[in-house]
Amino acid sequence: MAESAPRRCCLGWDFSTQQVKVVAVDAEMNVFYEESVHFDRDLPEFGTRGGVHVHKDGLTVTSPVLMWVQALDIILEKMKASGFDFSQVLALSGAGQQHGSIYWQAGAQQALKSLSPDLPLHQQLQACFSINDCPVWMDSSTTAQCRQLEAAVGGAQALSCLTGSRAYERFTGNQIAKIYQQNPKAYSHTERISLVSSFAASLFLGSYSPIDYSDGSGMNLLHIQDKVWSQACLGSCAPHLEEKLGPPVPSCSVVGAISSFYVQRYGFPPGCKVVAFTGDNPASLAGMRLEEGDIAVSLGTSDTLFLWLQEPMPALEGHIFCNPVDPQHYMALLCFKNGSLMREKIRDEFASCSWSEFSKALQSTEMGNGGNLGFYFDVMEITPEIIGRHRFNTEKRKVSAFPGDMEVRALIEGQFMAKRIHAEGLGYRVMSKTKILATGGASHNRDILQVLADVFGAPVYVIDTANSACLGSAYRAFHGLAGGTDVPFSEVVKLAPNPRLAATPSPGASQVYEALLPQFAKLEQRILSQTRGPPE
Ligand SMILES: Nc1ncnc2c1ncn2[C@@H]1O[C@H](COP(=O)(O)OP(=O)(O)O)[C@@H](O)[C@H]1O
Ligand SMILES: O=C(CO)[C@@H](O)[C@H](O)COP(=O)(O)O
Repeated sequence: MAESAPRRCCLGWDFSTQQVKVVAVDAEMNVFYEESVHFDRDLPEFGTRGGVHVHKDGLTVTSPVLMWVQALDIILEKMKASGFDFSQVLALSGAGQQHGSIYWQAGAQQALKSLSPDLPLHQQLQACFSINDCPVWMDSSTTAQCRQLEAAVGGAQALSCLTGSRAYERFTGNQIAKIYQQNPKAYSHTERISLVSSFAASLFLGSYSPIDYSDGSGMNLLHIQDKVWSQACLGSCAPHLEEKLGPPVPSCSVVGAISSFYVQRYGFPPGCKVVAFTGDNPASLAGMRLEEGDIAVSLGTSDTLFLWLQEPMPALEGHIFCNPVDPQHYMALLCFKNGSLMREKIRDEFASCSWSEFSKALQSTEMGNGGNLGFYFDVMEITPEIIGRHRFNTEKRKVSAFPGDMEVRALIEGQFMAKRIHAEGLGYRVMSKTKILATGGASHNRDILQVLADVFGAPVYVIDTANSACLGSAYRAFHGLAGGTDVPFSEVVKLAPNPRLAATPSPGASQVYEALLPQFAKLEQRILSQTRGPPE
């Protein structure tokens, strides 16, 4: 894929759930290089499925830290083998799956600072971590710590007003609290705690990178308006936490120059700048150049929906993060855990393991599925907290199965109706000028995008790469290079190609879904009240 002619560029990285990816973007904002390493496929010795290990309790979910380090070694070697000209890289930035945490052992900073260019990173960093299996965003084992944190700050809404979210199991503060409570020795041996994003930045810097405001908002620890760690939250989670986290920084900060390891081993220029890494969803917001009024829908391992916000409106559902490209503003995010992996399961069960059969099922069934509705949550969902598969026929009676094609449509329509209902719960309204920007692996599928356009009654646009987090990271690297907060992000990326129209609502779609959406919302409430049991 690489081009031989030298091209000044920025690199954008993404350390996501299932893979590490990189894109190179030139000064005219064209993507001219893409590469990836897939954890399950390319690093089978770690035995992950979907990039993670689900533990016996069904709640604890971790990924091996050395798998991420080795993936970086492999992708850099692939780039080198393809003739990629590292000497042209002006700056780099990156993204990471949100909320995951990495525990650097005492002495690790020294190891990072003295990397030898003769050995790959994973051979040199083996002894650097006090926890080898890092909790990731799919973990839901910290309910007790969530309740403790909420109680410590005066309740769920108070925590949300402070940090942008009520306590969520996957949020890093609660994960750190669990590690401190269950493994105090490992906690006390930890000199630094990184997010996946700041961990990846640290690998490039050869020293600890700070956490940026935007990804830092996914920890239940950052005061999102004052942009400092909340002492009340830190104190409730674990001792000496402030020094282990280091001070947070604006997302567009240049955090240093690339480590000499990369200069000597790969030929990066010594002045290549590292711009703070951020969360994959904030990076996608940058990659899609989201504007106020647009909705972004990311269909990756998780499904997420996010919006640009002027003012934070913290609530009991959803999250408010600091905006990654404009420090005065915010973004709202909803996360749905049963995204691509759930779609893959239904594809394998009802569409012969083939995306083209899956598409045929969508094409051969009608909008609204004849009133047959489904909820598919093989793992405990985040939005809303429901587990299991729940199907309802036209009369809204519970049934145990649908015919195969109907099952596929019920899944996709259900996933998008839930997104619309919960986005409206945050105050969002679909308007005549609404644009939906879709990204993530499943945005390659035109038939899935058609259902998205129909359910929302709005056109769906895509950008040329489904890797919007990588693209946004490269754009953010240009932004940092140009001066960060002093320069509007939109000015830096004005040459970037515009999103392309991928689907428009079918005639009659709005009548079908205006009728179905309230029925779907009612069924969701019914399942919730049945699964939650009587109030205590
Ligand atoms: N044609 C397709 N139709 C639907 N889903 C697809 C298609 N191609 C890839 N995917 C989905 O994309 C997912 C990976 O998306 P991606 O955004 O790369 O994930 P992540 O960034 O979380 O690692 C896969 O798990 C797969 O289910
Ligand atoms: O938990 C969240 C957002 O709050 C997830 O969206 C993670 O950030 C994982 O991202 P993907 O790997 O699915 O893109």
